[in-house]
Amino acid sequence: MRFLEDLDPEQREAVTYGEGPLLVVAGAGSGKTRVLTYRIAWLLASGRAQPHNVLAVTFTNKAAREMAERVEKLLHGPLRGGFVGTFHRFALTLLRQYPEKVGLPPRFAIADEDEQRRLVEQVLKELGIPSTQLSPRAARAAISRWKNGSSSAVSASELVSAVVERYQERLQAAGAVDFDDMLVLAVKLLAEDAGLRQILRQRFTYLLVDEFQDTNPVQMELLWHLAGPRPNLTAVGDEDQSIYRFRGAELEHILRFEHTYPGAKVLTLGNNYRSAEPILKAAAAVIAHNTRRRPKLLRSCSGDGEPVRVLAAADESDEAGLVVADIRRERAAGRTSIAVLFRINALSRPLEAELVRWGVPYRVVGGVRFWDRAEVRDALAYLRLLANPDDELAFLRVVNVPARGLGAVTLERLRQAAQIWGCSLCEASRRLPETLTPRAREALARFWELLDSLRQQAGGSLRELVAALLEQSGLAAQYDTREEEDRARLANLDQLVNAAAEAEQRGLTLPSFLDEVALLSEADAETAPQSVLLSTLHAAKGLEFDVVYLVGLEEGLLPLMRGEEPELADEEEERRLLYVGMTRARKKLVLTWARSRRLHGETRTTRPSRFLAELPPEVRREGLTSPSPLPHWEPKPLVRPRQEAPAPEARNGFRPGMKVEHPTFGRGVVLQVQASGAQTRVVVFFDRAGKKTLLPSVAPLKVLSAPRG
Ligand SMILES: Nc1ncnc2c1ncn2[C@@H]1O[C@H](COP(=O)(O)OP(=O)(O)OP(=O)(O)O)[C@@H](O)[C@H]1O
Ligand SMILES: [Mg+2]
Repeated sequence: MRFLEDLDPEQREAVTYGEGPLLVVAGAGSGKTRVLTYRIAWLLASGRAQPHNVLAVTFTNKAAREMAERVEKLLHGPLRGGFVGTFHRFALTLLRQYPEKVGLPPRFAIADEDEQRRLVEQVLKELGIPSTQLSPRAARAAISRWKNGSSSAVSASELVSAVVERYQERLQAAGAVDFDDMLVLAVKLLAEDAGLRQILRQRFTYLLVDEFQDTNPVQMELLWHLAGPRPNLTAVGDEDQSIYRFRGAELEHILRFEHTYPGAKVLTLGNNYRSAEPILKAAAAVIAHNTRRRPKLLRSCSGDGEPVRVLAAADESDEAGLVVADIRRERAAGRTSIAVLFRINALSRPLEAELVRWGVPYRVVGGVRFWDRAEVRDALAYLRLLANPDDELAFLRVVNVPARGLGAVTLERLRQAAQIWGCSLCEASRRLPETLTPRAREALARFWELLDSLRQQAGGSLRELVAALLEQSGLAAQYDTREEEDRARLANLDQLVNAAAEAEQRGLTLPSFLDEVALLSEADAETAPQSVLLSTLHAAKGLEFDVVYLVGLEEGLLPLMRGEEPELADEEEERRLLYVGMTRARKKLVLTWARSRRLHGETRTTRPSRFLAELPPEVRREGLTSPSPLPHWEPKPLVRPRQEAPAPEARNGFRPGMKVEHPTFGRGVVLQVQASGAQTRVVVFFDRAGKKTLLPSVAPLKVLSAPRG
């Protein structure tokens, strides 16, 4: 097994460890994920396991794909039959096999974020709970905590219990599960069915879990049922990187591993292969302030590198300017593996505006993803109805998209009919109750006819089915090719056809394609190499980049405060988030903060994060010494934003690159000036509101500054 030579002695010991529970706790970048990958390869190559004996759990689908690919490379062959995926994917696979055992309909639906939100709002309304008492957001969080069995939620208030109960009833009536249910029901399935447990234990003789520090109690229970008390379970993790407490992750699972699995072997890895020495030293100095951890030392194996820098900016747009100017220098020098990380999504706006302004390609993780866009969700809801005509949530989403005059009154009458007939809402709508207006009955009849006729085509190609759907449903025709925003929507629908074609090539059917889409998690980055990645700290876990910028290092943002001062446990979690962010960097790390920041429509004077004071003295501190912004180097745009054909010069006084201000949307940058007849339209990217197309003759736009040069 030549591949064992790619490992250091500590890693090799972990990879070739024999039977029984094994925990590898080690710092960031020490090769934990590599150990897991090589261990799978070693188990297979040494004949200890067949592919179908392996169950490996990772945090994202992307990580799973990478792991499977690497194992196949090491073994020079395909890994057929083994399971490498997320906890959710595993749970869903089980539920799809045995839905009836947990009381689910054969083709149960998966409620997406949007549908969960709508359900919660409906439940709060039904129970007459005003949002001042329990906001929809808080209710959803409470439901999730309750389902995930986190200890803090066990004593949920009566109010929350009532909401949870009603929400669950509604979900069940709609024949759907939400994301949390997948795990909870899989646990229920295994807990109640000893025979199935037996079968699975005989099949999966080796279990491997990455990012073990972020397992929640439900996932621990799933492992327990799958593996029994003395399993061949290999868990790798780092308690310093536990950052999902809000989803029920418990540090105890890693800190008490030997307790849960008596006789477990605990190994550690001491070399860091990712980060240059100054980065590692700075990260270690910060995390040393946490108390709930096993102290560890990491030796850097990647040489000296540049010193870590802290930059102070005047405000958020100055900060974005500094960061993007530096990014452009790095890209000019040939570095393309670059990420900008932040605590909350709202911080990405000014950065996006600045990247757009200079024509730097970027992608956003954890923002509005392709699969969450409304037009894509609409098309998917149609597909779900094709796969399962009783998918009530999908029905409610698209019965009136495009508009067919089927409004709230029709739906209310359908609900009544369903109740009288004792059937599902979808079924009632197919029976066309007499209580509806003739127009509504006609529209509903045509709706189901359309689905029937599409279903006839469902046997054939997935790609053609999606294309036919977009055409015949009128989904595509809703959009006007002359409108910028509509063109983007149409492009997304085209993308969906491409995705279907690609899925078809991989042998997926309509139901498995829909499952796949439902499982894509927010942490799964859309891949576009060479572009700058903008991501929350949470979604950056496990990844690495040559250059990393951490922005918004201010009190209130990191540590994040919602209202009152955080208690100590939260401060430690926030420090771990910073540690995760810092340790993503291979060669260069820059931390920034702004003296004032406009956020959620309010401008505030800020203080630097308390964590900055924990950095070692050799970290370089630069930037403002006086409150007034110093002029800084500002490059000329290399790539000018896209322009319409005839003239780049001023039209109505507007030019691409200009900074403008709008009374409602705030500040922004002109991307494009379009002239059609006497009308001039200006496309502006606003810091807060995103991209808008405006008519300057109607919308008052104030010019703040023109681009230099
Ligand atoms: N023995 C080794 N020789 C050379 N490179 C290595 C070795 N071990 C790991 N690496 C490299 O170091 C980097 C970090 O490894 P890996 O991602 O497995 O670390 P990790 O412990 O999982 O990190 P994290 O805690 O961030 O998840 C990767 O680029 C990996 O390929
Ligand atoms: Mg890892």
